[in-house]
Amino acid sequence: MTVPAEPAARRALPLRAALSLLAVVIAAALPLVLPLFQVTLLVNVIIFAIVAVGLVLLTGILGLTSFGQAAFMGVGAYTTALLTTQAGWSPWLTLLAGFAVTGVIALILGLVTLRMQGHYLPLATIAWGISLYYTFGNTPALGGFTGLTDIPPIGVFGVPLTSPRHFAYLALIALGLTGLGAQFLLSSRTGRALRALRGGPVVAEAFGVNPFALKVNVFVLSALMASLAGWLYAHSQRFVNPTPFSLQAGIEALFMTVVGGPGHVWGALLGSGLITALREWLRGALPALIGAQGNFEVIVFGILIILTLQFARRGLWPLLDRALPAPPPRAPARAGALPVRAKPQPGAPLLEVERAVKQFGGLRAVSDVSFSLRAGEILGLIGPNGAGKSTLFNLVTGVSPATGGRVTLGGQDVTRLPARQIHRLGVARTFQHVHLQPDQTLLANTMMGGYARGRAGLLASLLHLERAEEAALHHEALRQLERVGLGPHAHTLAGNLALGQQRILEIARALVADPTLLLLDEPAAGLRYGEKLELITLLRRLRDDGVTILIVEHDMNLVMTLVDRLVVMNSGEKLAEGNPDEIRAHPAVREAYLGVDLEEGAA
Ligand SMILES: Nc1ncnc2c1ncn2[C@@H]1O[C@H](COP(=O)(O)OP(=O)(O)OP(=O)(O)O)[C@@H](O)[C@H]1O
Repeated sequence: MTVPAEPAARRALPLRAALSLLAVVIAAALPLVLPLFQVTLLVNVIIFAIVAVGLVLLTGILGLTSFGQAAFMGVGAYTTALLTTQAGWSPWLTLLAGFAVTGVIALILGLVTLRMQGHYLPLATIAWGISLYYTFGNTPALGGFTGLTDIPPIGVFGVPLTSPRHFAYLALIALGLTGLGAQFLLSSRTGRALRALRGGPVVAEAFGVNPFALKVNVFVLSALMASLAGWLYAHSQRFVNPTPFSLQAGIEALFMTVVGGPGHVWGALLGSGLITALREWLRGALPALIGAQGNFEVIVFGILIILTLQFARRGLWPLLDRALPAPPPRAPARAGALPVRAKPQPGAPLLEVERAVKQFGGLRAVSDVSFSLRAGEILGLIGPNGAGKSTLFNLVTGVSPATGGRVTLGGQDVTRLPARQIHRLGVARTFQHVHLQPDQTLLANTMMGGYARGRAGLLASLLHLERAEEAALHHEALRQLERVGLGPHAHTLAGNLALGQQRILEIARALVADPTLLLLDEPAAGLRYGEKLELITLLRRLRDDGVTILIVEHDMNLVMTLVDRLVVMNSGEKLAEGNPDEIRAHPAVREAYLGVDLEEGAA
């Protein structure tokens, strides 16, 4: 198969490592060399960068827009302010208390709002952002709109961090840990699931992800990051009032993320630094230029938001990142093998569809269709456009539940099971319309298929404790890429592949799940003649390895050459069933396929 060559990346590692090291050295030197006022600004940049890292996960990767992160910052800030000033708690203890309070509030808000679709979710975040702001301002115990003062400094080994120069190091460590955790998370199985989920729940769920649970987890995690930022803010300012936690601050935090590059952890730092510096400069420069006092910088920010959304939707970080050589591929670490699923005996009943019905309003897309599939078979599902093939696929895979009838898999009734549970029983699929991450490598896309074979949760991913599991998945993904003929291009971006090859990549992704039953939706669309022959060879080899295949395909030559049996659908109903010779000779099928050559095979 022809795929664009991978960029050479030999020099990339030393250069990228050197630049990262330089960034760390500069960050460590800044609190010592900058004037005190600018060190205070630097602390603010770091604090908002922590909030922005949370937004990278929530908005940049997962695609959930939140205007309310500053309110979570306020929860962390007020919790520590209240408990340190009124109850004499240690700030270290109140950090944990802030996490607990923020976690509970975020969990409740997440459970209520994250089921909302489209623009309703951002509107909901505005609503609770405003509510929390007024809760801070209208609660006498929190000092109303005046706030709470005399917050004690944080002590490290008994030394109080009263100087901004010292405090900056604590903030830098907090940012470093948050950023590192987020990077680990993004390159883990959870990160891959987040990216898949951004494209809609169907793909993510087809590989075993629970979309709602994952969304809630990441929502809470990003709120905890904001809470950490609020804790730092309270102890750097030594007083709190509602203003820095308002809706406007929430919008600014989102703006920092968007400007910096919403899909990149480094973008959070870049955006926070740029916006904070710009705000300070404009606050001084604009009144002098205009000759009147006012918050003119807010107007400039509004214009900048529009320009960024218009001309640099992916933010500024990708522009810098692109100027550097691409990072070199990671060599897979030594790893043990993943557990392999026991395959049913060839010939044993595997899939049983009994009188399946799917009704869309007045349309009966699938009407009383029954067929069975035995282990080790390749069954073709064919029919003219609109016959109901994809709908039937969706019933079998749990994407949309049947209106009537029964589907059993290995004797187990799966008619009402969600897609993620059916997948865990050994069903993997490809899609009629390719669903891949074009900006991720073939390897990363393929590893997504092994989501259900991994165990590492959000915390293990954050702390990078899933190395052994990742290494095993890495090896397995490479093995499956080799198996489908894409091995040499494992580190190419999926978006660089031709559409036909992207379909083959989807097969590799499905194979990483170690399926018993593989469902292929038009896998040959877009392939050239030679590639179709390779596909036939591949699918036969898979069958010989114990994988049972159900294939929807419009290429009659390929289907007739490949399959053991066929089910033909027309207008939602089963028209015929039999081996290729029987189907070719079937009068009703010949009529439905008027004009199509059913006589010849591809090989
Ligand atoms: N979500 C839906 N809501 C309403 N109607 C639907 C929905 N999904 C499919 N249909 C309708 O059900 C019928 C069967 O569609 P389906 O996509 O299953 O056919 P198909 O055999 O896969 O066709 P093709 O080969 O063109 O992909 C069509 O009339 C289609 O418009």
